[in-house]
Amino acid sequence: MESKGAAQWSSIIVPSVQEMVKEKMITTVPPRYVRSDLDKTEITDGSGLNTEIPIIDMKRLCSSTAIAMDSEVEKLDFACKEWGFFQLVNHGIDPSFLEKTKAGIHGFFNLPMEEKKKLWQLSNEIEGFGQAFVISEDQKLDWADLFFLTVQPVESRKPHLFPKLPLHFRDTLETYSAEVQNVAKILVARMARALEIKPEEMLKLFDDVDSIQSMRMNYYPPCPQPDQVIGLTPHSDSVGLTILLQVNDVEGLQIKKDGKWVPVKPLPNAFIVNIGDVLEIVTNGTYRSIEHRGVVNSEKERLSIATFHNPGMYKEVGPAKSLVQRQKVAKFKRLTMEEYMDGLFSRELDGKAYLDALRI
Ligand SMILES: O=C(O)CCC(=O)C(=O)O
Ligand SMILES: [Fe+2]
Repeated sequence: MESKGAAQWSSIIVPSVQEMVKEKMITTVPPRYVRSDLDKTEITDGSGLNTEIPIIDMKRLCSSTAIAMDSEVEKLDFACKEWGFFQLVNHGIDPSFLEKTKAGIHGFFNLPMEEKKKLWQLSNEIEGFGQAFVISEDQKLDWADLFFLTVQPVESRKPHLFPKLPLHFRDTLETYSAEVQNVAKILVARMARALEIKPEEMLKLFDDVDSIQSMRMNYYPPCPQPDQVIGLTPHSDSVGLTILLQVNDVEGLQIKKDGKWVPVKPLPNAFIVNIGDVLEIVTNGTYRSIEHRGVVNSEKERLSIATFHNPGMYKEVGPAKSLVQRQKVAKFKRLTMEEYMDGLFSRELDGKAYLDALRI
């Protein structure tokens, strides 16, 4: 990561929304957060449309019986093609450990401000407490704070961040990182099986010593005018695979399905998994990275943790060659992850615009 490009990945430092809400009795939203540009409508259960994202059973994906495994792989394949999102159940991670992780994240955002300031983003970095993709002073802002950090490979951890986390929380994140990485590797291997991509082509990207795992913890404070703001701007994840955990029981994630915003209703202890832009590229557009957003609540705070899985910084990313041979046409350009990231962080977050720019 120590390249010329890496130094340029940054986001303008913005105020903490959590602090703003805590300190002042805010009754109206400051203009910089008002999003009259966004479509706030969402579809509801009575719409007649299918609003439930598919549910995938990890135990069946790992079954020693080929019939059980393949029928679940088929469901996974359908979910990735049609929805780009699914809920993962029976993932094998101990529910009491997940509760500990959630409590740790909650406590972390509630640390005293003087402690949090030590972990704040620097002006030339994207890691730490702060925001992402803020590239101009007059850009509208999300009603949220985040904490972003690279966890794997170990050498890419920032010396001023990971070692400075509260010890018990660091240990929890270390275990969470390993458990989630293992889930990601299995999912990617099953996707390769479904698409008949040579396993080594996928493993080289997501199960190698240089594969990157990062975490984005999101804190959405309550908002007096929730309809005026957005917690998280509509975006597709610019990564390979995202494994999302809802940290408390407040809903707010919505995904774009057939042009409409559909609320996701997380099952207890399930992960919400989604295909990112890098996997859309690798699968030559067969699997789709779907736009999603976060809305906020007038009374309750909302928290989530997204764990992102990406190929190593110097790996070349492009449509899998074994797939292109069969499909006869490559739909995306090939580029290194570093080139990809340079392009990503020089833009505002804008739906799937960056992925579109990489289309051939
Ligand atoms: O808060 C959520 O549920 C969604 C988070 C998300 O989409 C992200 O961090 O990329
Ligand atoms: Fe996301």
